[in-house]
Amino acid sequence: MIPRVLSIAGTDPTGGAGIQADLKSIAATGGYGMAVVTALVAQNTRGVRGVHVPPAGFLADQLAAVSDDVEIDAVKIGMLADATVAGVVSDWLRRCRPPVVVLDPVMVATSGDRLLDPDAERALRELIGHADLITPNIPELAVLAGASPASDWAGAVAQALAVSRRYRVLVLAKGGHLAGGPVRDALVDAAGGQAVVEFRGERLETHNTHGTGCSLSSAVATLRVRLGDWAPAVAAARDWLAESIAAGAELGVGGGNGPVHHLAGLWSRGGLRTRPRPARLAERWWQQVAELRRDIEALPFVRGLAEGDLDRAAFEWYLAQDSCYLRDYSRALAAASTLATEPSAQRFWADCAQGALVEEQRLHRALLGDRPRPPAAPSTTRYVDHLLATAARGDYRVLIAALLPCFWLYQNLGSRLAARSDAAHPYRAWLDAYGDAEFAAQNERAIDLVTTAAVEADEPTRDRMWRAFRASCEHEAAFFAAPLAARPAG
Ligand SMILES: Nc1ncnc2c1ncn2[C@@H]1O[C@H](COP(=O)(O)OP(=O)(O)O)[C@@H](O)[C@H]1O
Ligand SMILES: Cc1ncc(COP(=O)(O)OP(=O)(O)O)c(N)n1
Repeated sequence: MIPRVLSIAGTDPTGGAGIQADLKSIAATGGYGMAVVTALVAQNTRGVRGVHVPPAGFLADQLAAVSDDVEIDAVKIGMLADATVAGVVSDWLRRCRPPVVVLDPVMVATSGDRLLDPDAERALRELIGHADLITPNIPELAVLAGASPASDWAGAVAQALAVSRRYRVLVLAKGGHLAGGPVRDALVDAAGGQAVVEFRGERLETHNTHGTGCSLSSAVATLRVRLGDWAPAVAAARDWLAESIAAGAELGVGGGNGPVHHLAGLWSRGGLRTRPRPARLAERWWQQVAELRRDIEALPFVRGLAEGDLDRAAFEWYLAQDSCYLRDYSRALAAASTLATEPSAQRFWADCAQGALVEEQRLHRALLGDRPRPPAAPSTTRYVDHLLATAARGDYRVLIAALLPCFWLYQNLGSRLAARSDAAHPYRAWLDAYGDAEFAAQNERAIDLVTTAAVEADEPTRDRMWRAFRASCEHEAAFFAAPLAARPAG
């Protein structure tokens, strides 16, 4: 289940803090983000220039628009601007209380600019009564504790215990503002026997800490839904945030305290390329061998087949090579069946292996009777060596990509030549075999198996699959060229 997480917060047009940071954090930690704007803030990485608070009725309309339609799994509340805004949010929470409510009691930005009227603190205290978790930084903790900012970690934890006791709420005290040493945060629950769970991490030397509080609280809200408990949610959110802070400088955004790179980990692990759909990948591969296909169709052997004036001896030489080829092709198909993990694919490749052997015996009997098998021509040997070597390497996906051209090119060529030929065509039986509906269905299935495996594979594997497919197409071209190019005289 994907948590549906609503951020109720102010804006940051430079995208590092506020609702913009919340949406990125929610997405980065596995949730679906929604946003109700409390205040429009003209700010950048250097500071706040102005705040515009839309009419309270419109805030209520935004909240109702979301909750009337969407089941909300978690709420993160950030900048509230003034007492009226805090009151509207309290009223809404009284009516519609999502299962997880995280309140970041935003009062002052790191730049020193106020983001909450001093006279709104009473309304904020009321709002805390609706929250499961609050996430104050050192100055905010001090305001809630009615004390001066703690100068060390022990003092911060003591204040967090007092706040937790007073408001009967779980507190995540954040130590980012304390100078030096590791950064420490603590989950403090005065109700649970004064439980304190401490989290420590390396303090990163960086100016990219704008919006860290916003980002952490929305990540915790999302991960609390996903992981089912607060301590694992905070631990996972901190790991993600540390990775994002560390990559913040790469963004080159702003001349003040820059933003964190919310998606750094995802981009580096998942890449930025969209995974193609199987049908799109089939189109692309087919297109990428268009020139080779044109070369094959221009070969004298194929033109002779099309026109029906191909020299009989050349055709029989070709069929004898086909018989040699099919014997080993069948072995490679059987290897694909052995390597397949899915039963229907295993059966498909086994059926094809058996079909290739039956065809090989039919050709052999029809052409050669009891005479000894002709030696394989170099073009035949090279093609089967490629298939058998690919099979020996044991990667199912690469092997089936190598096997595909023998379905796809033949079915395409055979069906088009069969459609053009009449009943008197001398090679009609051969054309019918490759142009029939059963072979067309086999070809479709083979394309589907290969392209589905390719889109599910990682990029290097997909690339190896493509190269194996392309190599087999080249072998097909050489195979079709051989009867008239390299056939021994007589
Ligand atoms: N330099 C830093 N290196 C690593 N983590 C940091 C750093 N600065 C802040 N954090 C982490 O970012 C989160 C927000 O911290 P803090 O700065 O205390 O709050 P706020 O952004 O609300 O002022 C906390 O988890 C804190 O530990
Ligand atoms: C609209 C808005 N909300 C909150 C903040 C404060 O963000 P925070 O995560 O505490 O980080 P700093 O901006 O203080 O570094 C904000 N600036 N704007």
